[in-house]
Parts: sequence; C-alpha cells; structure tokens
Amino acid sequence: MHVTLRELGHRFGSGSPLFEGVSATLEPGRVYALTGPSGSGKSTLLGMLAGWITPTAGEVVREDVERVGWVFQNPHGVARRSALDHVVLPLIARGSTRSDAETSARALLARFGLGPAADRPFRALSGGEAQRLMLARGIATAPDLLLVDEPTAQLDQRTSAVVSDTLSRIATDGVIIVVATHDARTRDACTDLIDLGAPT
Ligand SMILES: Nc1ncnc2c1ncn2[C@@H]1O[C@H](COP(=O)(O)OP(=O)(O)OP(=O)(O)O)[C@@H](O)[C@H]1O
Repeated sequence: MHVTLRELGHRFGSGSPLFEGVSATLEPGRVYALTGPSGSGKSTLLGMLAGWITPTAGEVVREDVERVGWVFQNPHGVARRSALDHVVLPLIARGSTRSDAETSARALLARFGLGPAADRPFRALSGGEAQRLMLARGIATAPDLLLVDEPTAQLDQRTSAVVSDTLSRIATDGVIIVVATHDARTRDACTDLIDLGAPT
C-alpha cells in the first residue's frame, strides 16, 4: 500500500497556483508533516489525499488505500462518555471483544500520555488532552491513511508542545499518516516533510 503524488498542482478557478510540482511517495509506518504558510494549500492537499478534491495538475495515486481517517483541529467527543470509551468503541466496531478492546485502548491512551485520564468523561478533559484523545481514536479506527489537520492550532504554546511531543509516538505499522501543520515542533515530531512553501 502506498500513495504517490505526481507533479501535483492546484489552482482555484482562474487564480494563481497554490502549489506546483509536488511529488512524493507516502509509505505506511511514516508520519509526513505537510507544512507551508497560511494559504499555501495544506488543507486543499489533505482534501486531495482523501479524494474530495481533484487536482488541476498532476495526480494522486492511491494503491490499496481503502480506509481514510481524519483528525480535525477541533476535538469532538461525547461529553459524558469516558476517554476510554472513545477509543474502545471503534475497536469493538472492528470486531474486538469488550475486554480486548479495553486492553488495547488503555495501551493506546498511555501511548498518548492519557493513562491517568482514561476514566474521566470527555467534558473534563483539557483541550490538549482532548486533542491527544482524538489522535488515539484516529489510530483505533485502523485507517490505511490518517489525515490530521492542524492538531495544535487551537492550543496555547505549552499545551501544543505536549501534543507535538506525543505526536512523535503516532507512527503506526500499516498506517500512512499526514499531519498538516504550521507548528515547528509538530513538524519536528514527524518522520518526513512535504513543504508547500509560500503560495506561488
Ligand atoms: N473551494 C475553494 N474555492 C476557492 N478558493 C479556495 C477554496 N478552498 C480554499 N481556497 C483558497 O485556497 C487557498 C489555500 O487554502 P487552504 O485552506 O488549502 O490553505 P492552508 O495552507 O490549509 O491554510 P491555513 O494554514 O490558513 O489553514 C486560500 O487562499 C483559500 O482561500
């Protein structure tokens, strides 16, 4: 399984190109930081990876990618349900028993520094904890391709540093992960870089 970007470029209508000539091969187990200033087209490129947007130049070739997951910049959960439940439910949906799902979910939560928060309701999580929970849940849904849009955009500097540091543990066998970010610390937590640079 992999995703190939071939000489990818895009412009909306008759506007100037957002980016041009972007080529890369995305492999499972790697975490790609997608960087560039505001307006350079990061969200647009994520939409292309998901298949929502057709590029005006070049192509995105997805081989054996069946499931695409998203983590958005605003954490979204069920107020009264525990952090643990948010990770357990997708595991059960994939066929785990409740007890296997709980074991795996606790391990995933620990990986994102949320061990102590596992039994707290979603509404009692801080913004940074909630965002880390979304990352854990994103992995629990077992996508082939996980698209993460600006995971630290809504967070203060200290909290975003913690989220970035846990992102360095997000790499997962069999999953291609792409993280759109303008945060240097988030970028450094990733294994690879796709830089869109300034809008052309
Ligand atoms: N459907 C659309 N039609 C026309 N212009 C669009 C459309 N979607 C995005 N744009 C424009 O394309 C440019 C790139 O947008 P995009 O959201 O991809 O950038 P970004 O790098 O993710 O920015 P940010 O970091 O601010 O989120 C922006 O100027 C935006 O206004």
